[in-house]
Amino acid sequence: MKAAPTKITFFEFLTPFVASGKKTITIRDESECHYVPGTQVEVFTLETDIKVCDIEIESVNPIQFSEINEFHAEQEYLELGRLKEIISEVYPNTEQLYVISYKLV
Ligand SMILES: CC(=O)Nc1ccn([C@H]2C[C@H](O)[C@@H](CO)O2)c(=O)n1
Repeated sequence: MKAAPTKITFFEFLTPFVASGKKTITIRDESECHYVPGTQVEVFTLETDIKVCDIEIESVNPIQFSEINEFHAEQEYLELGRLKEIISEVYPNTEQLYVISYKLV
């Protein structure tokens, strides 16, 4: 069996919101849906690979791109339009996504 992942990266501009507890979910594609609830994960900046903080995974739930709403945007600490724009850029033409919720350790 494959070990649970212990590292996650975020765009650098988003990491202050993760480290301050303002951003409590991230929406990723199939390639990053293998985080396991209850496990501790190290957060790094995507661009510079600098460690930011530790989080504990709370849940991983499937979501369709078309289902992303204001509540998700609030938890992402982003405007809904901006969130959908970023997701469309990172995961073009991908409908099946996953909401990963976490808390600061
Ligand atoms: C490698 C990679 O894809 N990194 C990502 C992907 C997404 N995010 C952020 C952008 C939005 O806030 C949410 C939704 O995808 O997650 C990211 O920081 N790094």
